[in-house]
Amino acid sequence: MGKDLFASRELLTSAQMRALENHAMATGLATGLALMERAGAAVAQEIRLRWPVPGRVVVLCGPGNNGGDGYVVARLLDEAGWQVRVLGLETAPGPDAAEMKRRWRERGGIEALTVEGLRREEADLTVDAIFGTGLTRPPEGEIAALLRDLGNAARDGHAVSQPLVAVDAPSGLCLDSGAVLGARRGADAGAPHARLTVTFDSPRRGHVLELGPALCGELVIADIGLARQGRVAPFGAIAPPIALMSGPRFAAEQAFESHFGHDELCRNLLTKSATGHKFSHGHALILAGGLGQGGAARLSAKAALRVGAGLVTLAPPTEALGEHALPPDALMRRAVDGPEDLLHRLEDKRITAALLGPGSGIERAAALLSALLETGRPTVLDADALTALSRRAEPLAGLHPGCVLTPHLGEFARLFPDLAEKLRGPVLPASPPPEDMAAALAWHAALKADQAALAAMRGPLYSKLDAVCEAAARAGCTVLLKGADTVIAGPDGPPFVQASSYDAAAPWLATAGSGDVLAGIILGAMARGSGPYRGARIGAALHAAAARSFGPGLIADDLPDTLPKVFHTLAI
Ligand SMILES: NC(=O)C1=CN([C@@H]2O[C@H](COP(=O)(O)OP(=O)(O)OC[C@H]3O[C@@H](n4cnc5c(N)ncnc54)[C@H](OP(=O)(O)O)[C@@H]3O)[C@@H](O)[C@H]2O)[C@@H](O)CC1
Ligand SMILES: [K+]
Repeated sequence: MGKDLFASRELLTSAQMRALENHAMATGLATGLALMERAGAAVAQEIRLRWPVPGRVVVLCGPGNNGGDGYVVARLLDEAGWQVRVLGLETAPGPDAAEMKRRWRERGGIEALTVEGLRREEADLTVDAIFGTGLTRPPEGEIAALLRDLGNAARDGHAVSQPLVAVDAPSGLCLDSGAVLGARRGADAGAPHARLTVTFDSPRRGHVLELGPALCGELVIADIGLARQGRVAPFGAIAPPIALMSGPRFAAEQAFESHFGHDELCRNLLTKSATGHKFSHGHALILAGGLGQGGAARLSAKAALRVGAGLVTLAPPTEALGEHALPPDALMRRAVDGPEDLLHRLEDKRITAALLGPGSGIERAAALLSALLETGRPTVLDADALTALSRRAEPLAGLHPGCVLTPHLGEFARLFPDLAEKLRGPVLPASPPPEDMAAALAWHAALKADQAALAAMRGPLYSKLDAVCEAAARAGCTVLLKGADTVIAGPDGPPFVQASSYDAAAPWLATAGSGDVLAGIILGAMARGSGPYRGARIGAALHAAAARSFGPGLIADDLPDTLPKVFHTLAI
């Protein structure tokens, strides 16, 4: 963690990756053949690091350059003393892969790429070099059967039980979205689960979103010598813009900062001016709810205090003031009973940010929303405030660039139903068919109807990142979509993924009150002047880091109290 908490790196689309490779070749930086050799060598090296004793490996080579990498892996492992079988296709690949195939043929044969071939002999390791970034449609026929076989093997120990190493990606994974091409959205049937995935130069969106982390296993990002200087140029008109990502496993590998530096963020978070007073560090206002709803707002408040807001005021309706008198004692309490009262309170310009939603109750949130937005104050809208927003005739009316929306997927779907629908993609029937006759008939009918949807499911698929970018553009403010793959987009910075899905602590964040703490951290950072986009990124990073630092057994109450420990590791 430490100094790398806020380091980020590029997160590319497949098209951007191709543009980068083409640019490197066009400018004479490297030939395609050299890049392929480096890619294959990187995979072979990672294999040899993890399995130092040569064993039996079966390398599955597809029709394109991913297959070309596979032939390199086969040759290099053969040279290193491994017993190598290669399963490949008759089809003629492009010139680079053809050359690698020819070089392999000088050492060994190529059997047909079939399920039967895969099962013929036992191996200690399988290398999946069938499809990489060139996959644009769901695999069919024998290859689809083979991928299903590998997928099943990883799940229930049948068929093939050896560990699998994926070249660039587990075949079938859409590298633009993290979905499996041709499967029901969110379902991983039909794609192999790798123990290790070695990708090249930069992670792609599909490596960190949705099913990517579960299918990739350990993700290694190997440098194959693509130019880093001025690399934005070759992307030219390719939309969308470059995204950034961070996560415990990747930040340290190659910090790439384009918008703000790690040190700058840390300094702002950790230091307080010696000559300042509490108001110099901002005053955060939390619009708490009525009786019986106190806990959520107090969790947010504690987080806002821990992140360094000079003052945090909890503002429930008068009737609930007594209940909100519970700790933390560092809090101020002031009743806010309705919109007029709120407008009056916000005449105090020292209040630098506000939060509405956690435990506020939907009705109260609805009553206060317009007044709060009208003031233009930096504002975090979470939980009940998001539901209240979505129930308005014009849900996004009045939102301004100083706002941060922090929905989970359900709240996101209520606010942006069409984007959520696009994200779900075609809905396919679950498999296998039910045993009951009537249900089985219905299942088959549904499958037939869904053939068109299946055919339409071609990559690049619409991703969470696309959805959040569209949502932020539409709302005119920062949107943070919560998940193990938290996505942030907004007017003030590049789209961003907090890839906690590779972090064993991430599932512990799926606990009651965790979102209230996240909203509180963002509020605290914004009260201190971070701005909405930075506030959201600081919040996502600290939230994940606190969970990681605390470890298993975490409950939401622990998160704010773990922040000082996280700050210790950030000392600059
Ligand atoms: N470029 C470089 O410099 C470097 C690239 N590198 C490596 O190259 C990989 C990308 O290579 P790639 O573009 O050839 O794509 P790849 O993933 O091998 O598959 C494309 C082939 O599959 C076919 N195909 C697609 N879908 C299909 C389906 N459903 N069912 C059947 N076929 C299907 C498609 O055919 P088509 O769509 O034209 O019919 C095409 O023949 C990348 O992941 C990395 O590993 C590294 O060596 C570093 C240097
Ligand atoms: K692959």
